[in-house]
This record gives sequence, C-alpha cells and structure tokens, in this order.
Amino acid sequence: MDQIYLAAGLFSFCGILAWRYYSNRKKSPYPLPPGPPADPIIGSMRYMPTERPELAYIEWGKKYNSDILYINVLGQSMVILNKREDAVELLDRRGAKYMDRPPLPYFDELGFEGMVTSANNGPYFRRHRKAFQNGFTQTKCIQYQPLEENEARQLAMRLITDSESWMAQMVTFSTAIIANLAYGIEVNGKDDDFVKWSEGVGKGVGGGASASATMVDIFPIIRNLPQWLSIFPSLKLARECRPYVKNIHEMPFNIVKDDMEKGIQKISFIRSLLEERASGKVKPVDQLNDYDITSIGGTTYAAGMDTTWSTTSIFVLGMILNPDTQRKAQQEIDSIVGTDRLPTFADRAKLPAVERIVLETSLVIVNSYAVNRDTSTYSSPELFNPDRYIPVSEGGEGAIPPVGHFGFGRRICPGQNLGLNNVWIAVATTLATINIQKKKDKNEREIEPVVEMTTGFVSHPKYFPVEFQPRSERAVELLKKL
Ligand code: HEM
Repeated sequence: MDQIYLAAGLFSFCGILAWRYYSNRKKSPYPLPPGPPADPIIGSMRYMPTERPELAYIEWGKKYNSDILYINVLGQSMVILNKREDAVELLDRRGAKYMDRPPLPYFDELGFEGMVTSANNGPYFRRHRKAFQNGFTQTKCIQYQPLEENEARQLAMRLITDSESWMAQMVTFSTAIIANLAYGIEVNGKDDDFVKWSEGVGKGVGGGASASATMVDIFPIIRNLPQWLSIFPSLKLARECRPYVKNIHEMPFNIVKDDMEKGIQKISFIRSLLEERASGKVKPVDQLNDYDITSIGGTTYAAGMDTTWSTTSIFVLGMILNPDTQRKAQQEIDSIVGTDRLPTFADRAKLPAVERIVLETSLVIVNSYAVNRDTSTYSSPELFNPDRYIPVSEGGEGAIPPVGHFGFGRRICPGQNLGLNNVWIAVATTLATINIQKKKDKNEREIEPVVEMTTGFVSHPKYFPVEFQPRSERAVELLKKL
C-alpha cells in the first residue's frame, strides 16, 4: 500500500513540476534577462549555488554580461539584481509592485509562520508593520539609550575578561538589549537560557541558505514527512531549531502577561502593545490578537538579535585587519570624550570617524552584498575603508552611503534606528576602552584570521581568535563602575 501512495505521490509531484515548467515558459511575452542554462523540468537547479550564493551571482553577472539575471528552479522564477541603481529603481521607486514575498516554507517549518518578514501586502502585514513602525521611531528609540549604553559597557568588560568567547559575548549583548526592551527581561551572561535560545534561533535562521533555496523551499511537500523521516538536512535543521523559535515566541510573552497580572511594573514594547489593546482606543483594523502580539515579539527578537551580533562581529574583523583605522577612531574618541568617562549617545554627532566605521561595517550584510560591491559606486569595494565616506570638501572621496543593508522600499527594516544605535554604542564603547588585535600563538606570532562568512539569511563571519587588550587601567576602572 505504501508503495502505491509513494508512486502516486511521485507521479503527481512530477506532474506539478512539468506544469510549472511549461506554464512558466508560456507566460513570458518579453525576453527574460540572461542566466544559467535550464534543463527541462528542473530548470537551472544544477547551477544553483549552495554556499555563499551572492558570490556566484556576481560571477554570473560577469559571465552573462548583465547586472540583472534570471534563473528558474523547478518552475520558481527568480530575478537577481546586482546593481545599486536597479535595486533602488525596482524595490524603492516601484516598491508597491515588488513588495510581496515568495512563500518561505523553510521559515514556516522553523516556526516563523507569523513573522511580518514573510507576509504579503494585506491586513495582517499592515497591522504588524504599523506596530513596528510606531514602536521604533527615532524618538521612541531614545528611551532605550541608557539600556544600550549599559549593555555596551558590560560587553566591553566581558570581552576583556573572557576573550575566548567573544562571539558568544556579542550574541549576549544583542539578546540582552532585545529581551529587555521587548519584554522587560534581564539577561544574565552568555549561559542565560535566552542567549542559548538566541544561538539556536540563529543556527536555524542561518540554515535558511538564501531565502527560497533549501530543499524544504524547493519541495515543500517534504514538510509532511513524519519527524523520524527528517532525512533532508534543511528539514532536520528546521525541526531541530523549532523548539528554540517556539521558546522565544511563547516564554517571554507569558512572562510579560504574568508580570502584568501580578501588577509588576516594567516597561517594554510587548507590554505597550498589550496595554494599548486593553485601552480600547485602537481602531478595529489595527487590533492585535494574542497570536499577532506573540509573532511581533518573536520577530523583534529574531530580527534584532542576529543582525546586530553579525554586524558587531564584522566590526571586530574590520578592526583587527585595519589597525590604523582603529587608532584613528580611538584618537578621535580620546580627543572628544577624554579618558575620564565613557562615550554616550550625546557624543555621537562629534565622532564622525566612529560613524564611518559603523557605515563601512554595514557594507557587508549579505542581502546587499552585490549592489554594494559595484566598482562604479565604490573604488576598491572589497577593502574595509571607512575613510571613503570623508566628504570631498574635507579631502576625501565623498562616497555615498551603502544601500540595502536595511532592505528597500516598503519592506525597509522598521528597526533600523534601534539597530544602528546598538551597533554604534558597541563600536564607540569598545574602541574607547579596548585595543582589538590579532591573537598571538605560544611563539608570540600573530594568528592571521581566516575570513570565512556563513551562508544564510543573515551571514556572519565564522569564529576567529581575537585579543581584546584593555587600553588602560583607567578604562577598566570606568567599566567596573557599572
Ligand atoms: C544592525 C541591525 C539590523 C540590520 C542590519 C537589519 C537589516 C534588515 C534587513 C536587510 C531587512 C529586510 C529583509 C528583507 O527584505 O527580507 C530587515 C527587515 C526587518 N527588520 Fe531589521 N535589521 C536590523 C535590526 C533590526 C531590529 C533591532 C529590529 C526590531 C526592532 C528589526 C526588525 C525588522 C523587521 C520586523 C523586518 C521585516 C520588515 C518587513 O518585512 O516589512 N531589525 N532588517
């Protein structure tokens, strides 16, 4: 009997593929952009890169002499944009037309069915987007600055005392900020449950390869396989990490509800949504039910945590490979902030060299990799060179800021004010107190970091050893004053 079902399943499956292949071929009245050759039925599947797809797309661009590429895998069409102008034109200017998302079965299997990131335009998308946009305006983000300053100082102290686990300290930093502002929960160090869950969620999100490219995305039917038949690596990974995703949705939400019932006063984003709902002043179209609020909380956690620690890790890499850039920013901090106190957000406008490092760090977020590696926009885009942004009037190149590291148009990251603040304060505080340098082996020889980025929805550098040397005893004293 099982064999009959299997044969029927395979037959229907091939039928669906053939139908998708032929209907797609017929539908195109205009010539398609160039791309890798396609085989019958499976399309260009055998050319699909499994690792670092953004690099393959750049190579295809050169090979087919086009900034816009087309690929069809199993009937699923994809257009790849390698050039800044095209991305801005299509995703910003004509954003209303291109704002929808393809189905993301891998992320659904992982437990992110409710995240706004995968929702298409409609009432659900609009009420979630509105909650984010209202919650994280530039003005609203000011209230989180004392929390961010405090966490950045704790981060610097932990980098000094436990350098080996520096990447886990970055995860702790971003988790501590998000857990506190979203739910009013305090996170205690890298062994806290919330940090462990963040690592589990990060592993699952990282396994998403480029969106829509895992086996689960290509053959969503395999989501029906029972647990014991999770034979495909992406299905197995999504199922392994699903409990962490469930935890970050449910546990903190229940803690907030519990606190409210017990009359415990703690300010948080999720609490403000629950209180707003209870006030009865919300328009029916913006009303959020428990599922909405739980999903908004889980999305805040996942979207804010992984991106922030990835960016701060890239900053560390940039600093050990570019000691002169580091010294220059430290000199700027010393001359503006002095050495008797630590930097705060009040110093931000007076620290342009630090700001340029934050900008340059953003240049390498995978989503915008190709568009920001265009040599007609940046000379030597492969170099970590924050000075490229120095205005022409001050003798610099006056390069324009990168685009796309916070997305585009109607889907632009609603947490960008908060995200940039988190990264800025981590960069400023670390540079003020620590020399970030290559670790030395037992023969006092510097260990060259092997620069390898992970493949995934959010890409980060793989672990490399670093030495975090306090700049002075005074700097350590200031950090200890917390
Ligand atoms: C340095 C930090 C951050 C970076 C680099 C970043 C980057 C991005 C990017 C590139 C997107 C677009 C993804 C896409 O088009 O599929 C995005 C979307 C999003 N981000 Fe961020 N983000 C950061 C921090 C945050 C924070 C702190 C929050 C939470 C408050 C947040 C919430 C979101 C949400 C909800 C979306 C989905 C928007 C939509 O689909 O309409 N992000 N982010």
